[in-house]
Amino acid sequence: MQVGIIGLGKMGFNLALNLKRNNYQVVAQDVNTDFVSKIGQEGIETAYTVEELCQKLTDRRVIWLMVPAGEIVDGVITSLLPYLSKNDIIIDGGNSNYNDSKRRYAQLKEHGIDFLDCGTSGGTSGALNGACTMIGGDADVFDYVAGVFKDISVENGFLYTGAAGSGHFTKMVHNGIEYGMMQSIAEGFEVFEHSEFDIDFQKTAKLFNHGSVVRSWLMELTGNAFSKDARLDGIKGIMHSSGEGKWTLETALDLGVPTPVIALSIMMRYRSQMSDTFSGKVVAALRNEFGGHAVEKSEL
Ligand SMILES: NC(=O)c1ccc[n+]([C@@H]2O[C@H](COP(=O)([O-])OP(=O)(O)OC[C@H]3O[C@@H](n4cnc5c(N)ncnc54)[C@H](O)[C@@H]3O)[C@@H](O)[C@H]2O)c1
Ligand SMILES: O=C(O)[C@H](O)[C@@H](O)[C@H](O)[C@H](O)COP(=O)(O)O
Repeated sequence: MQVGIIGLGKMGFNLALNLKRNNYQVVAQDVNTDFVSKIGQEGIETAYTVEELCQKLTDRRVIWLMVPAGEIVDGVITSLLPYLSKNDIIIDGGNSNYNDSKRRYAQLKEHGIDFLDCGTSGGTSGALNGACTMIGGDADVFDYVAGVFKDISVENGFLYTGAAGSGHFTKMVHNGIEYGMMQSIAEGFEVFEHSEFDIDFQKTAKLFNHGSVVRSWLMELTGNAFSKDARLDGIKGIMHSSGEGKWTLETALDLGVPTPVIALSIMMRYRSQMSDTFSGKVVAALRNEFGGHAVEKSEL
């Protein structure tokens, strides 16, 4: 079976190799021509434009998008449309907002193009060696390409989640959970860091992965990070985010569902991007106003 893949960054490149290893005839395209040449060196058929990609794929085309979420996905879909035929299938494997996926499903339906939204988890190693995929869209379209999801995922690592949007919705909530779990692990190690004991972080993370309640891949990655840099002195504690945690919180608020841990995890990420806070200044000033409590002066 042929699979076209658009977007050969951290995820798409590895996914293309995964597909090739599973005997798919992959045709790969990216706006970054260096990535296209590089994937070509791996023995994968390349395309430098979406037109060329579509020409190299026979009907019923299956095209997997692995590009940054947002307007880029809409741009790629628009650019593909003139070269597609009825019942071709577009799979968006990126971290798109599920509301965008519902909209794209409906828009593509009008053109007779099938659309599946696929939440893809497992990071870059998952993309290469076996991912976890959660897929929304029409059941018959899913059935047509179910083998692809089965082959690129770990054993039992793919699920048809239902109506259009539900794949990305499931991935969004997964990432909300991810935020909370990571924040919790981080806070535990911060307590260790400030304690009277000389805790070996790497050994402790490794220990926690042997029989403890909190054993997990994230704990394994925690151990890996400490094995490279025992106290993470080489990096700053600035935490960026791509949007999925925020969308989880927004959705929970719309549904009236309390998600305090996920909410605070997001707040901590935003806070980490500030060296000082205006709210801190206001509270310090107020304590000084009502109680004469000392404030720390900043350099003007
Ligand atoms: N990195 C991860 O661990 C991870 C895991 C799961 C899902 N995702 C999601 O997968 C998607 C891709 O992530 P990534 O980490 O590979 O990003 P990336 O930035 O490494 O790669 C994106 C690629 O898309 C290409 N691209 C951008 N615009 C394009 C266009 N118009 N046409 C063709 N190619 C275009 C870029 O050149 C780049 O090579 C994102 O939605 C991301 O959120 C990432
Ligand atoms: O399941 C996964 O493989 C990850 O969740 C993956 O999707 C990615 O690493 C996130 O995009 C990071 O999200 P933030 O940038 O929001 O932390």
